[in-house]
Amino acid sequence: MYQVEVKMQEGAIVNTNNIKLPMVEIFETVEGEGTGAGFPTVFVRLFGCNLRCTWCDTKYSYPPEEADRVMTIGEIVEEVRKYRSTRICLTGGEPLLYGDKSAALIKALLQIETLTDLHIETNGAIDVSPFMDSIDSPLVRYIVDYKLPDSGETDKMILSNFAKLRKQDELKFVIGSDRDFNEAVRVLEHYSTEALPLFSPVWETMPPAKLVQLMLDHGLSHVKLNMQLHKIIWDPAARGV
Ligand SMILES: Nc1nc2[nH]cc(C(=O)O)c2c(=O)[nH]1
Ligand code: SF4
Ligand SMILES: [Mg+2]
Repeated sequence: MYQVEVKMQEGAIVNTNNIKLPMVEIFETVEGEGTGAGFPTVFVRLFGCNLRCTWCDTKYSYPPEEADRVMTIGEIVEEVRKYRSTRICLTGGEPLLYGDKSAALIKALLQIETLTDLHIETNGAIDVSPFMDSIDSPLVRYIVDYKLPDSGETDKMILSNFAKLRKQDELKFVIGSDRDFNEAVRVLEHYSTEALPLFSPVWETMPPAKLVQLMLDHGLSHVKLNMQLHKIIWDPAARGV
């Protein structure tokens, strides 16, 4: 069996074949979002989430659905290695839900020699500090959501994440309405961050042309429109793309 050992925060060396994580899917496609959009990327989708956003498009990644299988970190790395893409998107669900186990997975994936980028799609309700402090690699980037009122999860947001993020990181606002847009503008004015702000329309309720017009009307030169390419290329409800 494939052996991957990682050093944990306390300095202990851990054999990752003893660490298991509930999985939804591993697949290769092009990244649909953010600065990596359009690049071939391997997606590693973990099962489980601590939020329940009203407009969630991955409801199959938490109960009452079930994990597709439980995999050891060694098995996950072995499967990712079968693909040729040098970029990885770690997503969910919420991929940082499992604390030290999530960190061990990230460290194990970083051992893939051909890796050029590992970005983590996290929901804004997990403190990224322990991960940033214990994982020291220029290849790791954090894509952090800020959940706006339409999501129903705004009160769970950890605002201290804003100041932690660096210029290679991204701060994503999924915008479903005028109310969401106004709140995103307010939040960006109040909390400073070095991360690139992304405005992404909720597929069902916010026409992209309307979001663009709002961005232009408000002179948001520092904000990037984030279209989900995978929903344009494939059926918006398709899985594994
Ligand atoms: N192509 C593609 N790009 C994505 N970017 C983020 C995704 C996600 O589900 O987190 C995703 C996804 O599911 N597919
Ligand atoms: S954080 Fe992501 S996976 Fe979890 S409920 Fe919200 S949109 Fe869905
Ligand atoms: Mg996501």
